Amino acid sequence: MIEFEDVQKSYRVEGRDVSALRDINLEVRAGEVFGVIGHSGAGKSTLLRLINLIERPSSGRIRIDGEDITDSRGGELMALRRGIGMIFQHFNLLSSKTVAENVRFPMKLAGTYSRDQMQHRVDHLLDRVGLADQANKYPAQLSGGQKQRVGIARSLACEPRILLCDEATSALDPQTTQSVLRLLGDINRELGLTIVLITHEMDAIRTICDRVAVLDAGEVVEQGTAAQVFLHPRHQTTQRFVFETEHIDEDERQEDFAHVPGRVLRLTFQGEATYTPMLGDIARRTGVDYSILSGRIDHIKDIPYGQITLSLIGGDTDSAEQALHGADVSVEVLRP
Ligand SMILES: Nc1ncnc2c1ncn2[C@@H]1O[C@H](COP(=O)(O)OP(=O)(O)OP(=O)(O)O)[C@@H](O)[C@H]1O
Repeated sequence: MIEFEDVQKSYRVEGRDVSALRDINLEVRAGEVFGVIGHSGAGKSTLLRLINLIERPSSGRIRIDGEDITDSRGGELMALRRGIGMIFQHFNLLSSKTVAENVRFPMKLAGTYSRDQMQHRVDHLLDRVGLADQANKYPAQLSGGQKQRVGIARSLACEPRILLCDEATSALDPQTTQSVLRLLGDINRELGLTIVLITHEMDAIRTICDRVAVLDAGEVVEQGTAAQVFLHPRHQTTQRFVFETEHIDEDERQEDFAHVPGRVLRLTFQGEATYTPMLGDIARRTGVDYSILSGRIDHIKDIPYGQITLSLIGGDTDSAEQALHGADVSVEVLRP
């Protein structure tokens, strides 16, 4: 588990203190994929770099598995960093070394692996990320997705317990992003590795994160399970991220509703409820008519969800709304 307790971080810029993070209290549970989302400058990279102490907090404490690491130095700091892998937006591979040499490199630096062990791990890791046949190529000969797979293999070389992902898919196209995220999700499950991922893309959060924190101007403005935060965003910043990824234009939507009669509701179904046919039944029982204004069924990590916006017209709309509440559906009234 990674804990941030009352962490503040400011940088000294031209004789002035510039605050990058304020009052950060977070808990990343062992074995989960934890996402941190925020706009540029929100403090995501700073937060990530505090975990392996590339940056040190100005105040507050950071603990890993109960051990206070805040003041670690020397050999202790080196051991801490060996237990934490990292992957980067621009991959940070050594261009003069082959794929295999890149993956071997951290083990050579650690000095705790024999030649045979290193070779065995390089083969195993390249096989795991699907690049067994690329071992002797140079980074320049690979696609972006392949480079990030090398980055992932390298980050796992010294058997870390934590993996930090710094905008790891931001330089990749959507399809490659999904395959790299799936690989990270599989590795998280197989190795029980704790993953902390920073991103400005809600889709990355939706695809693999268990829980998420939203950073805005150096503060955590919202946190919870990925499903809670994605389906019921409370803070304006979170809502903007969700609307962006769903391609929803709030003004346009309000205008659309203006042309529709009746009570406008947004229903959110999760898990089993997603596939339960209930709308027709409730409409029949309460005599309401409904028209669907928009809808989608998708997944947040492995959990199916459905979200539809509909208008209820005529009949007993109060009873229909109540019946929906009672049917394990979250109901938001967009227009009474
Ligand atoms: N080394 C540094 N020296 C001075 N100021 C810094 C330094 N690193 C970050 N900052 C400042 O701290 C704030 C947070 O930056 P940070 O890079 O952590 O945000 P971010 O959310 O990761 O943004 P981006 O997505 O653009 O990388 C910004 O105001 C930034 O200018």
